[in-house]
Amino acid sequence: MESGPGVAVADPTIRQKYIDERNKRVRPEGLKQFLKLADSAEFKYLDDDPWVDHDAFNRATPAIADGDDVKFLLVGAGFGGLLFAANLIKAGFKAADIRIVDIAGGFGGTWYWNRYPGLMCDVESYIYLPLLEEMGYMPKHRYAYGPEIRAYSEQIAQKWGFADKALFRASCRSAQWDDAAKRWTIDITENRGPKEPKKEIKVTAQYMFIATGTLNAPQIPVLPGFDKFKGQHFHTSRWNYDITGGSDVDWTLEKLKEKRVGIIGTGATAVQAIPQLAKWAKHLYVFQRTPSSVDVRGQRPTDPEEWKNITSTQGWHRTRGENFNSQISNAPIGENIINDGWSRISAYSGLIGSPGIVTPEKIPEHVAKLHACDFDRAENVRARTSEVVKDPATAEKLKHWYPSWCKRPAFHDEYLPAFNLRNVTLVDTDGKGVDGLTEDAVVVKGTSYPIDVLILSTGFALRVEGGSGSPAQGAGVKVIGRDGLDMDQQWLKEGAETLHGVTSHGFPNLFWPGPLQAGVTANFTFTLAMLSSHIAQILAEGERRVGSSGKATVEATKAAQDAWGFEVLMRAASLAGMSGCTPSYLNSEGVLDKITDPQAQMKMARGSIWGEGIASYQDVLKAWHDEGELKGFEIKGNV
Ligand SMILES: NC(=O)C1=CN([C@@H]2O[C@H](COP(=O)(O)OP(=O)(O)OC[C@H]3O[C@@H](n4cnc5c(N)ncnc54)[C@H](OP(=O)(O)O)[C@@H]3O)[C@@H](O)[C@H]2O)C=CC1
Repeated sequence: MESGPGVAVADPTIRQKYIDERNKRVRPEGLKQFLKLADSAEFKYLDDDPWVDHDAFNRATPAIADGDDVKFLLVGAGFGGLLFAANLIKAGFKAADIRIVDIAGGFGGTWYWNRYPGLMCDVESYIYLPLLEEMGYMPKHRYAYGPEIRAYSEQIAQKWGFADKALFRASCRSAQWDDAAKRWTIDITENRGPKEPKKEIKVTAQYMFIATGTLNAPQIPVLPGFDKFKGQHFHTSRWNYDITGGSDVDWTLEKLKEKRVGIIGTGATAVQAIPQLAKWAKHLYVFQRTPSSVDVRGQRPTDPEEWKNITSTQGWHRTRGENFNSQISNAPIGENIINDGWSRISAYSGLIGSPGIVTPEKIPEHVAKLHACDFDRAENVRARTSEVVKDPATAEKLKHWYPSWCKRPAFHDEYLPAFNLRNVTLVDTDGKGVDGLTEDAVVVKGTSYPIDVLILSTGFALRVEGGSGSPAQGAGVKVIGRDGLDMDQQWLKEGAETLHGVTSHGFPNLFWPGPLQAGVTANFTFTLAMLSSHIAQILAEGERRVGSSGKATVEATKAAQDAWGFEVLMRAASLAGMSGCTPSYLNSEGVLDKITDPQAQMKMARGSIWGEGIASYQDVLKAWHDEGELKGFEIKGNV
């Protein structure tokens, strides 16, 4: 029997299957299997915002003008930006001092761009929606749909008084630290739509935040023959309702009634969109490379009585979030109060870490434990697939063969039943992906599947080929710190180097919300809330000490940053189960497994997330705040 790193399940047959299925999927070209979109005219539409009303924006007074000097400049108006702004205000800063820049035409980030039919959040809305206590808001459903989340994002901005402080349609291109002025000089390009030229704006800011999210750049695989395809096509993150019919708030896809539709990809997005497509398409072909694990959703409207109970104690939102984190970190705090599919995946700790420090010699034992705690869940999900999907051959193909931490799990009540419909065909590519396209078909293993519309549910680039993984790279901003230090070059050379995962030495007054070298959980909002509050408190205390002259600088010391890197490194072995995972964006399509040089491995481990789990990370930050010394930061002011 073959052995593989990170594979040690109790059942040797399953263990072998995991290894075999993974090996089918490892592609020598790694990240090169995806297009460089900047070079591709075919996908230029991904740069366009289909939802924006340019004329209305062009008539309005912009929130930022060329030459402005602002106190806080936040790049990103998604949950990261919203939470940064709200937490700055909670910490005593004024909404009037905040400005936000976002390439989108509104608040919401991923919930602004993604408007595909079926869009929802599979993390319970009661913990996922930010600031629920302060907002006094009751989500409509246990799992919120996209339109509600987008509207809620706008409501947050209104309630906290910064709705008119955002410059939308604007991309931040570069930011340079001016050590004499104690300011970031930031170049922004405002896109004023097809009828007007773009506008270049230069602003200065005392503090800058990069909160552009992690999965925001649509990814398209290299598909031989794409240039010959004569049908219509689009990526899920720019859903084209002109082609399908319906709208972002009305998922009546009546234009598909007479159309043969193909969808490539079966990740979390496709799992939500496929049931909607299945309702309308004349025929739907689902092209699958790797099945998602799809467990029960259990969607229901929020019961106001239950809501009263959930919200009866102050601090419930955080407590509920912590309970969720503890369950999926395999360190439950009491009973599982959410008790849904997500919260029962204790083996997700393989990805997000768990309490305790794993020493190198204990790695095999640690990974074996992870597999053991995943095994029943994985078997149950596979058994459910057989129960729901009537055709046994199709059911087999829909079963996932990898541990739960290797790929993001999915939850849906209508996804698997869709494969019982006569107008839906699963085309499994046996881990290889589609061969390519002809002028009217998708080709898999030599068979052509004729289609009129192709939907690319092929995900997002978390890391690009040769990229540094820095916040600057993620945001597409050239960041130059003190003494000309280029953030991307620095991270390429040294790997991730931060204090607490939120700031780096050499880049004063610049912050971001992890995830590298920070604690993370599957509920992104929790992490963003925690980190933005952490940073806001640092700045409030920093200004309390040196005064709000407008010249205060807050910078991590090199020594503190190095010490933090060491602490991260000490905890990285908890994440050893990721080695040998089936390829996905989580392991840069398997590229990370190919790193064998010990120094490079060390750099990667030092730049990983906080392997001891989010609760441990929270404890460390709490103890740090309790000391009240802002240890590791150099605070200067009034110069
Ligand atoms: N909170 C929520 O409810 C939701 C969250 N999300 C977030 O967004 C993330 C991204 O999800 P998603 O948009 O689905 O992207 P994913 O990266 O998860 O999925 C991309 C899909 O495209 C497939 N694919 C890529 N290239 C090819 C090819 N050449 N041939 C065939 N198939 C191919 C992949 O196969 P393979 O697996 O083999 O690589 C995979 O199934 C999620 O992991 C999650 O974090 C998304 C939706 C809902």
